[in-house]
Amino acid sequence: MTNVPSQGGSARQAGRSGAHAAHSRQATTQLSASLPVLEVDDIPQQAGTPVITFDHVTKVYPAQPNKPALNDITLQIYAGEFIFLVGHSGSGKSTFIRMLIREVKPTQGHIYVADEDLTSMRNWRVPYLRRNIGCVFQDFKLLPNKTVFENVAFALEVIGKSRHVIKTQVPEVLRLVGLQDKLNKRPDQLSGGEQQRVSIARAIVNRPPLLVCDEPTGNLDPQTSRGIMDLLERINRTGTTVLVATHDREMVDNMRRRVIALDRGHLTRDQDRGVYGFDV
Ligand SMILES: Nc1ncnc2c1ncn2[C@@H]1O[C@H](COP(=O)(O)OP(=O)(O)OP(=O)(O)O)[C@@H](O)[C@H]1O
Repeated sequence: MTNVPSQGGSARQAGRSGAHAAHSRQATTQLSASLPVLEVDDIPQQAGTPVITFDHVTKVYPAQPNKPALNDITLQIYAGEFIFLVGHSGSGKSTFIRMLIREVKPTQGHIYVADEDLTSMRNWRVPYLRRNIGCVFQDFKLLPNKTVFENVAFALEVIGKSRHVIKTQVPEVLRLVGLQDKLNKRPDQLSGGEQQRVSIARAIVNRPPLLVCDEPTGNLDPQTSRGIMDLLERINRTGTTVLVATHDREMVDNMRRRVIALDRGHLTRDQDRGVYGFDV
């Protein structure tokens, strides 16, 4: 068996198609206004307007003109969801994420984030889009000569936050990720799991409504990975929408969250409380 059938997918797409038609530009402001606070409470999942809409999105890289990296993808993601993006190597997961942060543009179709069409978004607006999307990567991407505090503070400095905000929010977020005792350590003095916690803290310190993680546990052992996923679940419970691209079968099968599966650029499954579902 290569895939679990896609009952969940068609139901989702049929029920929610056309939802972005009612969007207005005003919603970008609403997105910023509704930033979640960093309190770990059980907040029920929200429905309503999608945070992300892929509308018949195809991406063809010039180097591979006959092999679309993504092929006619249509889906919606709603505020407060926790989603796994799964698929074999080369199935298009990173391309999906890179398009969300407007690192690459679709060849065809439209992507809306909080009602703003990324296809027609002016370049000067891209940094504002990225303020609303926290990103976590497999290789942490920490600044090696800065301390834990400075790495996280830097994310606020570059968007012009005041010293007062930095002094308040950085320790708060480092407490949330369990690193309150490591503020003055440099990355090379931390374990892999701790470094990933720093990168998660950096991604959420500005309280973005959306957190996107590309293989966040790819470099970590199973127990440390579990801790990172627990943290991502806690962040999700604050109301943050969390999207995780992963190869971690055990994690996906244990957590039973929405699963979006890609196979050679095609959306093959979109399943609530899904499983990993590919043969290794
Ligand atoms: N910059 C690029 N130029 C040309 N082709 C690319 C580029 N980036 C990705 N591709 C191709 O697009 C397809 C999808 O790649 P992508 O990196 O999105 O997959 P992935 O699922 O993230 O893979 P992995 O799990 O290995 O990270 C692959 O065939 C890949 O070779």
